[in-house]
Amino acid sequence: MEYNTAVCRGIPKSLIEGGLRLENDHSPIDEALMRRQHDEYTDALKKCGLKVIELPADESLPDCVFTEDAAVVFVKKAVLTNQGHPARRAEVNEMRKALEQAGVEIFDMTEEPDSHVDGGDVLFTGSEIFIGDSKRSNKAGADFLRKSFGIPVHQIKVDEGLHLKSNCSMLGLNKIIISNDKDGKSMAKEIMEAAQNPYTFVFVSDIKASNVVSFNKTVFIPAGYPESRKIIEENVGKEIKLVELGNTELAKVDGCLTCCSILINA
Ligand SMILES: CN(C)C(=N)NCCC[C@H](N)C(=O)O
Ligand SMILES: [Zn+2]
Repeated sequence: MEYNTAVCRGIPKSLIEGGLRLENDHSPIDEALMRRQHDEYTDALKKCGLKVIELPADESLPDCVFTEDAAVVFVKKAVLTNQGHPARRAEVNEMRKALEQAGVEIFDMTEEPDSHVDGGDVLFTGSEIFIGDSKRSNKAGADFLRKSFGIPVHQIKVDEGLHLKSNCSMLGLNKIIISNDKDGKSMAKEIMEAAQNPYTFVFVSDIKASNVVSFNKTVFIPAGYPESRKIIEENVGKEIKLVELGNTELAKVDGCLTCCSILINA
């Protein structure tokens, strides 16, 4: 898919102690490395020709760097999400301003208190949406997306991971990269059963390598997974540029590469 703008956000110091973690693994975050890795990420977006809107960090919102969760954008429409975890719901306020500036039509899920979606649960294939039935996103949230966007939206069960896209993401047109563990295999089966289009699945052994950012003939992949990188190279066209990015520090609070941006055509 072609995009011209990315919406990112600064990292508050409060993420280090206050970032939500699925596991209570308390491996300490190296703040300098975390900030360097995030700068490399936003620089890479700019090098790919995207205008990067960098929203200000907010110390009262430790996870606000993960802009993907605060909105879902489909062509010129945006759903502002009512996130699953209460501590993250106010992230939508800054996001609303950015999307209003971008001139997209806004549907505000926060008006429906029982509907919940984190953008990390939303796999948009270009013609339909697969959304996690997860710790953070529910059926009412899926219904809101279907009503707002007017495209098919199918719920896919998420057991272990935080979000659907903790185990999969779009690698290219109708091509889904997915982890080859138990969860990834069951997600692939459910997606195939629900899909209205044929998709090819690229299975990788490293769960973290299943979350990539694919846009404008480029794919961002997480550094440190050479086997998965080889599989990705074998499954993308020669014209596709792979950009390896370090993500070790935000991964400690369950962040991955799609989390830190929303890609739009403003
Ligand atoms: C695809 N993924 C995983 C995401 N879009 N979001 C990651 C959010 C992590 C944050 N600490 C939290 O637990 O909300
Ligand atoms: Zn994520």
